[in-house]
Formats: sequence, structure tokens, C-alpha cells
Amino acid sequence: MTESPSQQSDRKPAFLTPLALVLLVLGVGFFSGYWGHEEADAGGEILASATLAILLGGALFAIFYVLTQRAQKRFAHAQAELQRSEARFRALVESSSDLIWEVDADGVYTYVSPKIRDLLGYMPEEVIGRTPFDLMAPAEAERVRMMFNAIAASRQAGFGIENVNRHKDGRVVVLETNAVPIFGARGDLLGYRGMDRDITARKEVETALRQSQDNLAEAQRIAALGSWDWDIAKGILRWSDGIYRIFGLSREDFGATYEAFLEIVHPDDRTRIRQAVNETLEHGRPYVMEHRIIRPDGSERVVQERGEVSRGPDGSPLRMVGTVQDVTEQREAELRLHQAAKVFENTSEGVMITDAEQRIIAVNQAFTRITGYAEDEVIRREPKLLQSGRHDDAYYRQMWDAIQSRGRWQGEIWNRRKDGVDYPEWLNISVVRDDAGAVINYIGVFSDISSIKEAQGKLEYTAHHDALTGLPNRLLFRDRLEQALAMARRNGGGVALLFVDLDRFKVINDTLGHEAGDLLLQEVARRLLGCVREEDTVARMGGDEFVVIQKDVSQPESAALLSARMLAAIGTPFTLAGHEIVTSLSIGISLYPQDGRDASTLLKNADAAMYRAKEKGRNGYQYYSDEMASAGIERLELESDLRQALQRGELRVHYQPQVELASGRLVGAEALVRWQHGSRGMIPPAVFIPMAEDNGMIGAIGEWVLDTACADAAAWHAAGLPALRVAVNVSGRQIGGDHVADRVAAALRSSGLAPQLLEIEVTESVVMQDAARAISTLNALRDMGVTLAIDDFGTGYSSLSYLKRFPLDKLKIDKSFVDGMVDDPDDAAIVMAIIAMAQSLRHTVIAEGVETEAQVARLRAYGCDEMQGYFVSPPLPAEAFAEFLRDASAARGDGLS
Ligand SMILES: Nc1nc2c(ncn2[C@@H]2O[C@@H]3COP(=O)(O)O[C@H]4[C@@H](O)[C@H](n5cnc6c(=O)[nH]c(N)nc65)O[C@@H]4COP(=O)(O)O[C@H]3[C@H]2O)c(=O)[nH]1
Repeated sequence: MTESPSQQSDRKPAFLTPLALVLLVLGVGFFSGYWGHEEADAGGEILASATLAILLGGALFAIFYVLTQRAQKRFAHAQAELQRSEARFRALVESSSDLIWEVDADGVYTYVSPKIRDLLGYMPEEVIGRTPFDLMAPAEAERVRMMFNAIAASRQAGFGIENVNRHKDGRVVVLETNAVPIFGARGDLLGYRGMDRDITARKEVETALRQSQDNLAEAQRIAALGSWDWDIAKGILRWSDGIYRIFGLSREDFGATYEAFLEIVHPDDRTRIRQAVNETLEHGRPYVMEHRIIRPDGSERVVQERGEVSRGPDGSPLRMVGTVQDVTEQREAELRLHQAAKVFENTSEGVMITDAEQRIIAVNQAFTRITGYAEDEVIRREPKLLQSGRHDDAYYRQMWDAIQSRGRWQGEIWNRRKDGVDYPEWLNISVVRDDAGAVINYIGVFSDISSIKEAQGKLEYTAHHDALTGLPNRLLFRDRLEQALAMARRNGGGVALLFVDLDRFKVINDTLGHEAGDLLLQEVARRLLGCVREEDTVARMGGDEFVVIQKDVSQPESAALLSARMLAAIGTPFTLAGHEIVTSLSIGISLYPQDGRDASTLLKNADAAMYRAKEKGRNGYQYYSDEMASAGIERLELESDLRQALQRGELRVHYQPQVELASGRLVGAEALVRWQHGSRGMIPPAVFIPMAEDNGMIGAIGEWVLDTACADAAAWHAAGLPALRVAVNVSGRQIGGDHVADRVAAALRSSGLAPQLLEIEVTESVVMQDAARAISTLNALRDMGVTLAIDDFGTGYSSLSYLKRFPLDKLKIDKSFVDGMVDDPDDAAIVMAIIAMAQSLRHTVIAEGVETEAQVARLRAYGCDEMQGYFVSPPLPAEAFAEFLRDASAARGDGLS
């Protein structure tokens, strides 16, 4: 226990009081002794004086003592009072929740209350001698020190200085400091006194509040949300930053009022809003509505608005609060989603969506339509259930490789429907990944391509087959030939290529019509197919041309045998639309490897051989030989030249006199066309007429000959020469056409030639091809007054009964019989029979190709009417013939008509 200051002061009189009493007794003693011995001697006087002095001294001492005692008591009291006061203040300071401190001018703590322990974790003695700045981060210390300097400079107290300190345990402690500068008597700064208050918790709350406000604002911004508060009584409308942002307005330029707000609302939506707000004000029900706004920049947005009202005690509305949220993107996304959903449901393509584990999570109606599986039958299952088994593992591996590496795959795939039927589909698989690149979904979009495939198949077939006969066409033939050659090259075998042309097809086609022509080609195709082995190919190259690829030909004779089979098959008459048709083939054969090692050469050579077969009289086959190659080329050139011959004026008409056998009179002339080729000289009609029949030029050539002959005959007559009948050949193709009678009429008209002076010659076979049509054409000509002759008589298959039906005037005995009739009894018999038949039908009969006197004699003997041939004259150019006519007329001295 320590003593209090008052206790210490009370102890002093303990030794002073007895001393004062001793002095007092001594003083009284001396004084009384003096006074009892007045006449004492000097010594007594001295003693008296001494006693007095002692008494006085004692009195003084007593007085002093008393005074001292009093002063001491007062001091002790004051001291005790001071000590009590100090203790009180100390207790106050030390019990204060604030930290009280004192620092010198350099900021060094001279005093610090124990509160520092609570605030900063230090004991006062730990910081005495240090500065408060030592407990701060350097920058903070610098800042706070400057504030203290400012306080000193202002000589004013500083309040609310916030400073951040570091607690002994490392925590941050924010203090609020009030500080007073202390100055000395001379005004010099002695230090500062002040107090710190811990505001860490407050600051944290403030920071948290600010943070939450910021968060709210941020959340509003992110959510495109704003809030408003309408003080109805005061008419003040407060908008959050979010609303300004949504409305595209700035707080500075826009005073928020309800009316101003309505201005921003789309005009068409204003009434709705007014109604909603009024209803809420009236009935208190919160409202939620969507409306459009038009921002100052003209852009239109969709917002969702909510409002609630609060009322005063009397029930009157005081305040409305609400939110505005920009839902434009949301609505657009919803619209897009809606559209996507519509597309998803209504697209004709099947759609299948799986999760990352390839389990189906959604399919559309088209999926069900195509696969036959309902949605609930496939959900959570794997697309594998659609596999057809037509593709191997490698196929699916390649598919998944593509999906993983490129994110998509598309291709054709066979899947199986629920009913077990396989179908081809065009499938497009794509991957959907999240932002981190992880697979979320696989989307498969597919369409059933069965019908496309079918059409493709048909197209493929059509592209490779002849529509009429169903035989492989040129394209497929080419392919097959290449294959056959490749195999022959490998195996060392041979291949025969047979180029087959149907003789006189064009004539048949023109005379019987295209339908009959088509039937004929179909039947020919069927018969040709019947002649070959399975592994051989019969193809149609177009028109009446066929080719046969005969494989594994070890002997060239195999091709001849096949040709013979085909000739026999086609040689059997065809019955088409009630007509019996006889036709034949011309076959050209080329052999691999001897006649060519590639497809083109073999084909070209077979074609050349076929032409040779035709030249040799048709109905036969011909192997290729080297000479044919040049002939083939020549033929092609000639054909091309023929197309220009008419325009170039290279055609001529020569006339061959026809003489009455009995009288030797010149009765007519046959017009025979000639082609005076620019470089090749005279080309015989036997060469170019079949060519013209093939390429369709015969019509134009025939017309030209007809016109020229009529014109020449008319000109001779006009020139004063005797009138003379001119015979013009008309090709089968012309007769087949509809316009022969018209053409003849036109030629007569333009030349002015009398119809009786024109004779039309048609060959027997042509007439026989389509008798009905020939009859009607011939009748028409006959009606015009034109004479009709049948050429090459005896070479066809005419029967007398047939012949009777034709309106003919003349039969022309073919040169081949005339040639042989002198030596060959058969020919002579035929000539006689023809003459007899003509006479019985009352037709004139003329023999052609008469060269010798013996023939003339025979013909005259048999009763033949007329003749023509080198014996009389070869065909002559027009001028020469006119001369011949003039001479003949002069010799006879009479007319010939
Ligand atoms: N060896 C020999 N031959 C004789 C004799 N007398 C006449 N010839 C030839 O015999 C052919 C008779 O004509 P075709 O039988 O109507 O046979 C004609 C005819 O079918 C056809 N032709 C000629 N000109 C025309 C024409 O303008 N139009 C049509 N469609 N065919 C024509 O060409 C065929 C051949 O005509 P060409 O070469 O002019 O040959 C002519 C003629 O020059 C003879 O005594 N001995």
C-alpha cells in the first residue's frame, strides 16, 4: 500500500509538537525567573534578558509553528486536492473510449493514454518516444504529417482528421483525430495534444454501404433496370441513373416529371400507361406493363414498367415507386426464339438435337415424319438407333473425326426407318460449344433424299441409255468399250466392234411415219440383242445406227458369224402398223488389236467398213481394211462439200434421150443430176444421192433438179424446139414428204411447162414401202396431168396385185435385166414378163441402160415401147441436149409431140 500525500503531511507535527512545547516551557521558566529577582545583579539582568529572549523566541517559534502548521495543512490539503483532481482526470483520460495523447513538436509521443492498447495493440510505454506516423504506411504518414503541419500553421485545432494505422497485429485501424497545437510563451510550437477515435467499424460500414450502392447501380445497369420514386404531393419525380441510361437522357438536360416521362413514351402507348397509373393510384393495385419508348436519337426500345403506390393515413396516395427495365433484347431474342421454334417445328428437314453425350434431347415433327419414330421413342436414346448397317465403322469414324476437328460434317448416309426400311438422307451435323469450347450439343439436320436418289438413278439411266430402245447409248457404249479394251489389254484377248446400220431406214421412217420408224428400231434392237451373248453390248448410237461390242474374240470369224446371225434376224420381214416391212443391215467390223488399239480408232474404222458394206450393195458385212480409212475421210469431206454445192452452183442437170423403139422417134429425156465438184471433178449421183438422202439434203437437191428440168424443157419449147417430155427422178424421201405434189405444181407454174410434158420417176422399192401414202401422192400428181413412171422395175417385191393399185403410166425395166437379157435366159424371161405385165396394165414400158444393137433388137421383138441408153446417147448437158433435139427434129422434119 502506498500512502496518500495527505497522510504524509499529517506525520510532520509528530516531532515538531514536543519540540515546540519544550521551547514554550523553557521560555516561561526564564521569564518568571527574571521577574522574581528584579534587583538582581547584572548577571540576573543578563539572565532575565536571556529568559526574555528565550520567551520571545519560544513565542515566535510557537507562532511560526502554528503558522507553519496551518500552511502545512493548507498545502497538504491543496496537494491532496490536486492529487484528487489529477487522479480524477487521469481516471477520465484513462477511462475514455478515445485515445488521448500528447506529442512534442517533432511528433514524438510524450504521453499516450492506455487506450492505445485497445486501439492499436501497443502498451503506452512501447510508443513513448515514437511518433504516430511510425504506425502508418509511409504515404499515409506523409499525408497526416502534412495535415499536422497545416494545423500548426493555422494555429487552430484540427478536427476529424482520418488516418489509417496499422494495428500491432497487422490489422488496419482507421482513426479520426482531433488535434490542438501547443505553443510556448514565445509562440514557438511545443507540440500537439489530441485524441483519436477508432472509426474502423464506421468506415467499414460506410464502405460496405457505398459498395452496396455501387453494386445496386451496377446491377441496375447490367439488368438494364432503373428505379423511380414519385413524391405525388410535391410533384417530384426522382429517377435512378439506370432510368436515364435506358431513356437515353442525361440528368443535366432532363428534368424528371411525369409529363416529361410521358413525352418519351411511344404515342400509341401513352393512354395505356395513363390508365395503368391512374388505376394504381385509385385502387392501389401495383401495375406491371410493357410499352415502347422513343429515345431522343429516334431509336425505339421496349421497357417493362412496374409501379406501386403508398398512401397516407387518410388513404390519399403519397408516393409511387417503381422500376423500368429495358427488355428490348429480351423480346427480340424471344421473337427470334419463337421464330426458330417455328422453323424447328415446321421445317421439312428432320432435326435432331443431342446433348454432349450424344443422347437425343429434342426432335421435330419432320424427324418423326421421316424416321417414323415419335419424340418419346427417341428421347434419351442415341442416334445409333437409326443406323442402317450399310456403313462400316470406318465411315462413322471419319464422320466423327470431321465433327471433332472441323465442327461439322455433311454427307449422304443410309439410315433405317422404324418400319425397317432403309432410306438415304442428306445429313448435316454441327457442334454447339460453350464459351470455354466444351461441347454442349450436336445438331443433326437431314432430309430424306429417296426421291432425289430415285430421280438421280433414273437420270443416270437416262443419261446412259437410249430412251427409245432401252439400249446403252453412245456414252455408256464408250464406257463399256473402254472397259472391254482394258480387259483385253490385260488378258491379251480380242474385241470385235460391229458398226450396224439399218438399210433404207430413212426411207421407211419418212414413208411410214415416225411412229412406225420407232417401232421398227425397237424391234431391230430386240432382235439384235437376241443375237449376242450376255457379256456383249448392243448400243444405239442414234438414228438407225447400232454398235455391238463382241468380247473375248479369239478368231476374227466370230464377228462374221455374229454378223450373219444379225443379218438373218433382221432379214425376217417386220410387221409394223399393218405393214410388212423388209429391211436389211450393213455391218462394218473392226477388230482389236489389229484394226485399232483405242476406242476412237476402232469406232472410226468400223464405221468406214460399214460404208463399204453399204456401197457393196447393203445387206452384208465388211471387215475393215486400211484403204477404207482414206475412203471414210473422203466421204466425210464430200458430205461437207455437198452442203455447199447448191449455193456454189456446182450442180448440173444432164438429159438422156428416150426413144420410141418402133419409130426411133425422140419422145423424151431423163433429167439426171450431176455434181461438178470444184476440185474433184464430176461426182456421180450414185455417190452423192444416197449421201443427200442420209443428211436430208435430198429435198433441196430434188427441188432444184425439178425446177431446172421444167425450166429447161419450157425454154426449149419456147426456143421453137419440139415439145418434149422430161422425166425427173424423185427420191423416196421426197415421196415420203407431204409436199411433193405442191412442189411439182409450183415447178410447173413457175416454168410454164405443160403437166403432160413432165414425168415423175419413182423407184419401185420406195413405192412399196408405204403404198398407201405413195398412192395418194401419185394420185395427186396424176390429177395434175403429170405422167408417172416406176424406176428400176423388177428389183423390188412388187406383185401384180399391188401394181394394179398404183396410178402409173410407165414401167422402167432395170438396167441389170437389160444387161443380161441377151445372154441370160432368166433375164430375158424377166424382161418379157415385165413387158407383158405392163401391156396388160396398159402401161408404157421403157428399157434403160440399152447399149447394144442386140439389146435393141430383142426389146423391139419383145414389144418394148421405149428405150434409153448409151446406144442412143449418154446423158448430155442441157445445151448439148438442145442441140441433139434440134438435130433429131431436123432429121425427122417433123415435131415429136
Ligand atoms: N452403164 C450404162 N449406164 C447408163 C446407160 N444409159 C444410162 N445410164 C445411166 O443409168 C442411170 C439411169 O438413171 P437411174 O436408173 O434413174 O439411176 C439414177 C438415179 O436413180 C439417180 N439419180 C440421178 N439423177 C437424179 C436426180 O436428179 N434425182 C434423184 N432422186 N435421183 C437421181 O442416180 C442414178 C444414177 O444416175 P447416173 O449415174 O446418172 O446414171 C444414169 C445414167 O447415166 C447405159 O447405156 N449404160
